[in-house]
This record gives sequence, C-alpha cells and structure tokens, in this order.
Amino acid sequence: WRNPKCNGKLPPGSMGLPLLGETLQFFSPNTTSDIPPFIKGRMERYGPIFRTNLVGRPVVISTDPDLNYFIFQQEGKLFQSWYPDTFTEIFGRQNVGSLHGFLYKYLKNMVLNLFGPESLKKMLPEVEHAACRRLQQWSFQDSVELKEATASMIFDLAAKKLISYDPDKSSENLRVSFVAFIQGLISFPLDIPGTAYHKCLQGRKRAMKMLKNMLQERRAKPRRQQSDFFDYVLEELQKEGTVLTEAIALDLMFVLLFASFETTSLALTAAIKFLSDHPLALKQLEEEHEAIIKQREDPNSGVTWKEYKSMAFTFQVVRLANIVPGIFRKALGEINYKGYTIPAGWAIMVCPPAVHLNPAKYQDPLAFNPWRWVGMELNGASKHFMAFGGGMRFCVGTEFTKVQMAVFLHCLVTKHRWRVIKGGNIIRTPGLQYPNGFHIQIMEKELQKDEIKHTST
Ligand code: HEM
Repeated sequence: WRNPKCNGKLPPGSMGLPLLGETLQFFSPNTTSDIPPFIKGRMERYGPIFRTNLVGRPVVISTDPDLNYFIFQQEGKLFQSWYPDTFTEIFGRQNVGSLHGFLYKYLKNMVLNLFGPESLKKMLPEVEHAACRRLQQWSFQDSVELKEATASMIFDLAAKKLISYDPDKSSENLRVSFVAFIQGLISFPLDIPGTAYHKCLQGRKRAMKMLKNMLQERRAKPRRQQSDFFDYVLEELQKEGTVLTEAIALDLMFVLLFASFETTSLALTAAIKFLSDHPLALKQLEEEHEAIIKQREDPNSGVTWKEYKSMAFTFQVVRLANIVPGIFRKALGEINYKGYTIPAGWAIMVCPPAVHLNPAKYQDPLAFNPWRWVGMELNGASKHFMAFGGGMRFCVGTEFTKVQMAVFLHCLVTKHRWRVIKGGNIIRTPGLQYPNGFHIQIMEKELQKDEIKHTST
C-alpha cells in the first residue's frame, strides 16, 4: 500500500490509510480562497508534483505548470480523461464512456453547434431580455438569493435552448430534480436512503425520466423546423449507420443542462460578491458599460458581439473563484517526467487553484484586480490560466459563460444598484459552495435617484 510498484522513482507523497487513502482529508471542507490546505501543505512538503490516494485510486497531483500543459496536450495519447467511479455513476455511464472514444469528436461538434459563437450571437438579444426582465422582477423584492436566482435564470435559458423546456407549462419542475442532484454531488458515496449521495442519485433518476419522456413525446410529434437539441438528436438518430444512441443523447443532455447553469451561477455570484467588496472595480465596470450604451444610441454602431466578450473581467472572477478544483486524467502508459515515473493506469489530478494562486506568477494572488490583465492578449487557456481546462478537452461552454456573465453584469450595472443583506461566505468541499447563499437587495437606478430627490426636497 505504502510503496506501490514502480519501474522508476515515484513522485514523493503519502498514500494515507489502506482503502481510504487520503480521501477524507481531500474532501474535508475549508473556507479559504487560497490554495486548498490539503494541496498547499503537501506542496510545501513534497514540491509541485506529489502522490496520494483518493477514493481507492493512486493519484499523482500536479501543480506544476509544465506538467499540466504536457497533460492537456497529450490527451488521447499518453493521458485520457478519467473521473472517479462515483462520478461515472452520477453523470451516467454513457457520458463517461462516450466522451472517451471515437464518439467524442462527433458529440463535441453537436454541442458546439448549440453553444458555439455563431449560435450565441443569435442568442444575444434573448439573453439580454432574460437578464433585464429578471433583474426588474427582483427589484420588487426585499431580498434576492443570488446563487439560486441566477441558477434559475440560466437554467431556464439553457433548457429552452436545448429542449424547448417551458417551466410555466410543464407540471413537473425539472430543475427541482437537478437541485437534489447537486446537493449530494460532492458527498461521500454511500447509497442508502437518507444520505446526500442517495438523494443525488434519486434526483438524477427523476431528471433522466423526465428527459426521456420529453424525447419520446417529441419523437411522436416531430417538428418541421429544427430548432433545439432534441430536434437535432432525433434527426441524427434516424440517419443510417449513426453512432448516436438514445441513451447517449439523454446522458449528454443531462450533463449539458447541469454544466450550463451550475458553473455559471457560481461564477456570477462570485462576480457580484467581488464587486460588492471593491467599489473601484464596480465604478470602472459601470463606466465601461455606460460607454457601451452610449455607442448603442448611435444608430450606426449598436452593441457588438465583441464588446460583450469582455474577457478580462470574467477571467479574473473565475481565476479567483476556482470553480473546478481538480481536472482528472488517467496515464495510458508509463510516464517519465522531470525524474519521476508515473506508472501506467494511475490517475493524475491537475490542480487549477494552485496555478491560479501562485504568487510567483500573480503578484498578490488573492487580490481581486480586474486590471491585472489590461493590455495583455488573453487566451482561453495557458500554462497559468486553466479555469476552463486546456487542450482538446477545453470547456465547450466558455463562450456561453462569458456571454451570460457580460450581459447580466451589463444590465445590472447600467440599470440597477444593489446592497448586500447577508451571506456570501464560501465553503469548499473542495467544490465551491455558498452555504448561506448570497442575499442582496436590488434597486432600479432611476428609482434610487428619484428617492434621493424626494428625500432632499
Ligand atoms: C464558469 C463556468 C465554467 C467553468 C469554470 C467550466 C470549467 C470546465 C473545465 C475545467 C473543463 C475541463 C474538464 C476536463 O478537462 O476534464 C470543462 C469541460 C466542459 N465543460 Fe465547462 N465550465 C464552465 C461552463 C460550462 C458551461 C456553461 C457548459 C455548457 C454549456 C459547459 C460544458 C462543458 C463540457 C460539455 C465539458 C467537457 C468538454 C470535453 O470533455 O471536451 N461548461 N469545463
């Protein structure tokens, strides 16, 4: 257990207890925005590359930018996407299976067809309308829990786009099943009634059943014009020699729905929390977006797709929020790197927080500084920025997230103000969560000015 077989020199580290390994330490909740204590302690002791054991598997953890880069570039050759068995259970065997094999490219194209730039450009007015409408509704409430509220907004948009789901018309609420699913997602994998893990699996079952019924209804009543993911899938399923199956399509649908609203609502909540704590950054964002509005009044310029893609701000938010605490791979063969040997079959976890909070690369790494990258060309991924992964598996939802965030913030800072009521504290298990939510009161800007006038007279 302690000394696994290896043809060379294993990276240093501890394999923890038999069977359990260091699983409990890894999942132990913490409230820091810094590099997770589990990782930080071991980096200090063993260096940037070390070994451990998580959920019964030997794992090498990499906080080394060069090794991370190598891992992303070698996808499908020396490394392959791999997630712990509990994830396979939770996200569906078809997903995990098909995302490895020859189906992968085909599925990715299908997803990009819906969430790629061309499709998003067309979606822009709809995103803006949804954001403005929600914000206006919330401004009548004394308090809004932002994580839940933005999740609901994004879920409705994504579900409409993917499956033309209308929450007002459907009697069963699809998102309720997703909420149960998420609450147990990062929990100890014990499937007996009462546990969070059990509830998570039940939530998934209910959501899958609803998706299956919807697909069958659509099959019975096909639509003339292809407009959502269901239409696309049904057409593909009918093609001769197709590699797609209904089970794969349903699993993929589930993952896309989940990935689209959970990650982006966490990022938006983090953005508004950072802005609440940094009035200067808020002022600058307001000025930038008011400039956009001014251009818009000019009939020749209108708001452009490029302006909405303000990357620097979104990237600073996700750098600090570290929504994805680990990216997992499996070594397909024996790998020799910087004097260490990683045996074939071992898991490898790339650790984005260690990269994003590295003081050697980012001065004052914990500071929220949206000006950090001014004037620099930003790519979606680099050795020092990997919030959306890298290489072949780079997140297909990056553009969707950027558009959602930019549009929402645009509507928020140009038309509204807010004040924090309570909550906003975070916990990492190691996934980011807001245990008490983040409650704010939203006011319309004009209203606020009127109120001020009123009080002064
Ligand atoms: C703040 C928002 C988001 C973050 C931080 C994020 C992060 C990531 C990361 C780190 C990966 C790479 C995983 C790996 O290499 O194993 C990934 C992949 C993926 N993401 Fe996202 N994501 C976000 C938003 C989204 C959205 C909105 C969608 C859906 C529309 C989405 C769908 C996916 C899918 C399908 C993959 C798998 C791609 C593949 O394996 O090739 N993500 N994401």
